[in-house]
Amino acid sequence: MAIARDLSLMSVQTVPKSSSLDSRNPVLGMPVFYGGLCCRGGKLKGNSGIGIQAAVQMGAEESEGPLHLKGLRGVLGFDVVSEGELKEKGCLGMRKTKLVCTIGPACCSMEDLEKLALGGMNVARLNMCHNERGWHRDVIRKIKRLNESKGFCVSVMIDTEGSQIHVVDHGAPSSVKVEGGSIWLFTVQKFEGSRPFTVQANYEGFSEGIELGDELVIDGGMARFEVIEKIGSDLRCKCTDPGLFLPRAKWSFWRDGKLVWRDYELPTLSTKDLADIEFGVSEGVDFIAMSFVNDSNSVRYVKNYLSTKSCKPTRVLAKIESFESLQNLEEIIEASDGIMIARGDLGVEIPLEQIPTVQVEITRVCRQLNKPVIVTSQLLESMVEYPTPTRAEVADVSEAVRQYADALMLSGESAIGLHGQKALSVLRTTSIQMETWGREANQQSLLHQYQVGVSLLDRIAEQICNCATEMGEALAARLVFAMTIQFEDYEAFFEGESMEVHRQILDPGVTPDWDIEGEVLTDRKMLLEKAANKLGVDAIFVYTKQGYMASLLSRNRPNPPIFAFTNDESTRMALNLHWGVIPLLVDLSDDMEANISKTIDLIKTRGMLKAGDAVLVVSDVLLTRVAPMAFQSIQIKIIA
Ligand SMILES: Nc1ncnc2c1ncn2[C@@H]1O[C@H](COP(=O)(O)OP(=O)(O)OP(=O)(O)O)[C@@H](O)[C@H]1O
Ligand SMILES: CC(=O)C(=O)O
Repeated sequence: MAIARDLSLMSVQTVPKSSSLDSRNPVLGMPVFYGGLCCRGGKLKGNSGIGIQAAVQMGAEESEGPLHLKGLRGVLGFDVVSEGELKEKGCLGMRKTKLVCTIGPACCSMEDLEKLALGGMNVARLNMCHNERGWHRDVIRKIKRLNESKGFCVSVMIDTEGSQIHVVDHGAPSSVKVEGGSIWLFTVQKFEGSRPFTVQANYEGFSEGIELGDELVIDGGMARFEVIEKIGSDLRCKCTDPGLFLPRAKWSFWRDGKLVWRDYELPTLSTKDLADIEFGVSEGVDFIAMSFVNDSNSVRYVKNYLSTKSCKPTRVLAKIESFESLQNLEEIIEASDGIMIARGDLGVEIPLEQIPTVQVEITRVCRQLNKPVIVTSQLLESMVEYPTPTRAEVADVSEAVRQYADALMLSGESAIGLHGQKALSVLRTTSIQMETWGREANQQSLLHQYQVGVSLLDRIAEQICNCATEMGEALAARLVFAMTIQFEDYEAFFEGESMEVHRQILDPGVTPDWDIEGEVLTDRKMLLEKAANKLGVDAIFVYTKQGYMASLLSRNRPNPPIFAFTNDESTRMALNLHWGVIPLLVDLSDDMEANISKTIDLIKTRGMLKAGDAVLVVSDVLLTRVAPMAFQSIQIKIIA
């Protein structure tokens, strides 16, 4: 056994106080509620500060007698990349920000996919706008084969095309230069190939409501035109700001500095999107990113649709890329399993200078509402061609990491770029650098009090996770001390009765003057050292079925990595997107102590934890055998 002894298991009831309304903590103008654990002045209060267990009886089913000890299979579903990173950098040095790569012609071979997986790709994105389903099937299967044969854990996301109305095509394979003063025809006529100064609009009604003098902006500012003539549904336009037309460029119309907003009443999901989603389900993808979500109804529709197609949950991510989606942001975030800030299309619909503040706001609300958020588009755009990023691009990536986005995504950089693997490595090293700085310079921003849980169980889980993180960061050392010197009354310890002892322990310049003997001495010394160095805990372990508890821990952005043990494959793959979570697939038994011992043993055996490391253990596994009980607890374990 790797566990020296159980340093916790003192129980305290975690009955949330009744929620209180606090209008000082608004989320996008909404009043917010928070409840409270018995916690005072930053210290856990109650009968103990060491461990918290909450057992909530769910119903009155017949007891089945003693818990059946199924035991774990002994196989730890650790992916090779996390394992390598952990061995190389240690717990605290592990990268927390997740990385998503768009797969395209430049990186779809088995070799390239393997290189991306080795480079830290957590999620592979396939944009259904491009290529045939056969191509996508081939890529998905390659990724699954790599996961199985080489021990990676790369999740797969498909991204729907959506009812995109704002696409124009000049017909040429690469970009076309637009000279100032040149006159162009934007037409609904269909023709093959390219015609000089002519672009095809992909939507017949594209010019409805447009007036002479309106401004036509390409790709958020790649070129600008003035509408000078309407010819039926076509528009003749004069270039006022020269630039470039990329293939499948996006356009928007502006009048008096404001977006000309038109309700095209197009469904968020086209028939093709639904067929693509069905295809994704049949191929067992983990995420579906929905393009052009405007409200929460379409997200709910897809979630219902998915539940009729498969019993395996597929997570639905809403892409925020339209003006309308910003108007309905909170309800969309609440309805979805995660968010993608699609800055590419968003930059077509809102002025570019608003993108940074919108990004800050979306990442903040996602964290409050406990939904993972991906920042995408043009993070390292210059690397599509060049082997090094610009300073500004690195600053943009760093800022997204500083804002605690769960994930960063490469688009063209990996899909069609010349330096995809290098771009991934830039994301990785920049993330680690910023995370390290944030930790060492103590720059972490605390989570604004906001309660997401509605049911009693969810609220307890949330409070446990908030407290666990607080313990991990600040109190762990003190709690470990309290346990080590075997205080009966921890409250008294914290309230001052033993503050002198406490001061002596914490002050590295003072030699503690109490009697310590024999074997216990080693143990105590080890713990004292840990506390004196103010290291806190080294890792957080969470045992979770659907990932909720793991996501709540991640939401607090703790310094130690969160090892999330689950026996559900879809939970494992979904947790891949959550900040700081290392999902592991294990066979969980009903005996939580057995789960804990076994997983600590396994991780220690593989050299990923060592004697003296402190692990904060959080669990929310539903016990069904004796009686349907939700067993939620926090404990601290010291590895022997
Ligand atoms: N499967 C693919 N096949 C060919 N080209 C691709 C593929 N996936 C992406 N690309 C190319 O890589 C670039 C970036 O891809 P990405 O999907 O992120 O952009 P996009 O098409 O603008 O996205 P969206 O349509 O969701 O706004 C695009 O220029 C696209 O042409
Ligand atoms: C990724 C994407 O769809 C965008 O940025 O528009």
